[in-house]
Amino acid sequence: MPDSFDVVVHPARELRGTLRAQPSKNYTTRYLLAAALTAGEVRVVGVATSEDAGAMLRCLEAWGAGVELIGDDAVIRGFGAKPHAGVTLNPGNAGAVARFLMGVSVLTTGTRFVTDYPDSLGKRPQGDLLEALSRLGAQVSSEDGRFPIALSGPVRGGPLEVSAEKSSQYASALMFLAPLLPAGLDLHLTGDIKSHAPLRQTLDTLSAFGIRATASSDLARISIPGAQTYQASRIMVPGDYPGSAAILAAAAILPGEVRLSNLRENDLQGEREAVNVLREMGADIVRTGDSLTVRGGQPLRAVTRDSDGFTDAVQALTAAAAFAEGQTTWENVYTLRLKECDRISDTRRELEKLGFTASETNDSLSIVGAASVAGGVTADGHGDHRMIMLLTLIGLRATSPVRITGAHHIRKSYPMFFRHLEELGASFEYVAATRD
Ligand SMILES: O=C(O)C1=C[C@@H](OP(=O)(O)O)[C@@H](O)[C@H](O)C1
Ligand SMILES: C=C(OP(=O)(O)O)C(=O)O
Repeated sequence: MPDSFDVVVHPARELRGTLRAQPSKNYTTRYLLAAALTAGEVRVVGVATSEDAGAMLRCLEAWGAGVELIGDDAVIRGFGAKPHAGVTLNPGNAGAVARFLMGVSVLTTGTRFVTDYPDSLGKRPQGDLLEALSRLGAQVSSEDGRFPIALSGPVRGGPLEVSAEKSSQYASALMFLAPLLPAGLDLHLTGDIKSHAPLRQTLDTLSAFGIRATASSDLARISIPGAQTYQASRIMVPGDYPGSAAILAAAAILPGEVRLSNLRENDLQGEREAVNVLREMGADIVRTGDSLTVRGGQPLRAVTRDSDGFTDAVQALTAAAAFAEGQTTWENVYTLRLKECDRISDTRRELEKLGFTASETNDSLSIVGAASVAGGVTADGHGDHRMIMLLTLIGLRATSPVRITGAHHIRKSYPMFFRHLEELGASFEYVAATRD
């Protein structure tokens, strides 16, 4: 595959075969960071190979961590509470990576953050996290709450409010920082807390690294004592539900049979709910242990769901909704506007371009399903991996091929996406990119 490419998606008659789900994006970023915050050596088993994982590894190395890739594992030699000062970090287009590192950066007496994605990560809001760090006593400079950003500690910790209305990643960032501060953090998450699931994944990660923390059931209060040490020797990354949601949705909208392994049932990833949403739509999905088998091509019906619990699967599920009978609405998804693109307005526009009836409100996205779609158009991937997944799935069910611009951005979270679909029988052409 060329470095940058558009993809031409050919209609598929069926999808058939067995795949192993790729390693989780959200657990890879968390485990790599926590490993670097130990004062020892941690083997993170089966790490993601996505650009976001690469961005985390690059930044941790620049801060002084030892990074050795052995087969599918990363062996990290940590810097404990002492990342190097005076380093410039470039987290690429990785929101969670950027925010987690910003939180931890106040352990240093100066870290700069730049991004080579000024039109994507560069536009995403960081102000709520920067304000919280500033109230904690950190020196902060930014371009109106956006990149480039400079942060400097030291800080002591104590009680701290942080808004969790636009992203859970701000609170997660402070949770990674807290145990290494002399006074820890008593966090009060303010506003209508969004994305509870990733917050629980952060608590889960802290616990796996021996960190004590207590949280109220609604997660509004999270208390993490200071002067603790991160500790672990070996930790295994589970399978990825957000990316797998796209494979499950693809398998549901086409005839055939697809089995996807490495998806544990009791997992904290909110996008696990995609399985239930697809079932509610009428998909035939059977679980056996860590494997899910989809018998595709069943008639699907529309649903209306509060989708804040599984935002990273909304694009994939929109592909299923596109072929379901009736109007599907994803409610309570304002935060989708603050991702790699505006996943409400930009998605609505691409769906309309493809011939669907779609609509939006400030915090919801609706689509009316169709029995068939003509294709034969070029759709804009918006530099967004999850938009590319959605458009690909629609292309597989279209009558004529669909071209997706800038399809290489799939590598942000799911570098093997097209290969995996090819293994199931799909056919793609990779052509010179018409956008960055
Ligand atoms: O903590 C994390 O790893 C993530 C949290 C979520 O973001 P928000 O909390 O900004 O919705 C999610 O969409 C993102 O892909 C990863
Ligand atoms: C929004 C996403 O990631 P991030 O916020 O980490 O950039 C995503 O994976 O869909």
